[in-house]
Amino acid sequence: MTLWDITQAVRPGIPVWPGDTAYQEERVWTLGPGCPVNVSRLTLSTHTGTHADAPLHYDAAGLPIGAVDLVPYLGPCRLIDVTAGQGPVEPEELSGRLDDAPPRILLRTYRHFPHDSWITAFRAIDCATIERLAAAGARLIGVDAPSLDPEESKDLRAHDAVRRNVMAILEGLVLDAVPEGDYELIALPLKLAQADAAPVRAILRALPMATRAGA
Ligand SMILES: Nc1ccccc1C(=O)C[C@H](N)C(=O)O
Ligand SMILES: [Zn+2]
Ligand SMILES: [Zn+2]
Repeated sequence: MTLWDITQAVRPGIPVWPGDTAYQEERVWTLGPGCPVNVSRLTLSTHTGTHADAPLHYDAAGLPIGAVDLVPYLGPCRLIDVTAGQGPVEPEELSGRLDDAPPRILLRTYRHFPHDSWITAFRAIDCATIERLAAAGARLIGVDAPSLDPEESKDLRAHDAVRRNVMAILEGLVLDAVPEGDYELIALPLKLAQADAAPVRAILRALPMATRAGA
């Protein structure tokens, strides 16, 4: 069974949102003559690397990530390549590509994921595209970009469309190596009880034959 690991490696130096917390590992206990273990302390933003936003991130009354329904993060999905476009991803770029789509849509905007650099001008998702996906039954949208909205956005229109349509969000996915098509998505957020987002280990695998047409 082929697995595609679509998760960024979380390591010191991983690019983070401008001004956000840099990822840090500190060794608190070190394995040696007087100590049987290595134990570290992590310091990181909840939006580090490949992660799931909680509704709390963009809605003061929204659920924290530890309380969200897990169903959107596990099951059939469709990976769609939109690298041919420029600027915010528009609904027209999905024309003819949502027929019988599963309820999870992953959009690839990078030909080569920028593992070691911060790209300010990443491709955001137009809120009309969120509405189009919701109308097609999508319960989750996943992107390789670090946000659904542009870096300088203050009104977060794409996140607000997600909020209104009660969808789940994955950001920072690494989709370069995966051919377009339908897969099983497994990307469960850490159960951080009060947090606004959480890292995920996101993978794709071939759909079992029986569910090729299912949702
Ligand atoms: N760390 C931040 C600090 C301020 C504003 C945005 C961010 C983000 O990380 C964007 C986030 N990933 C998002 O869900 O859009
Ligand atoms: Zn985020
Ligand atoms: Zn977001």
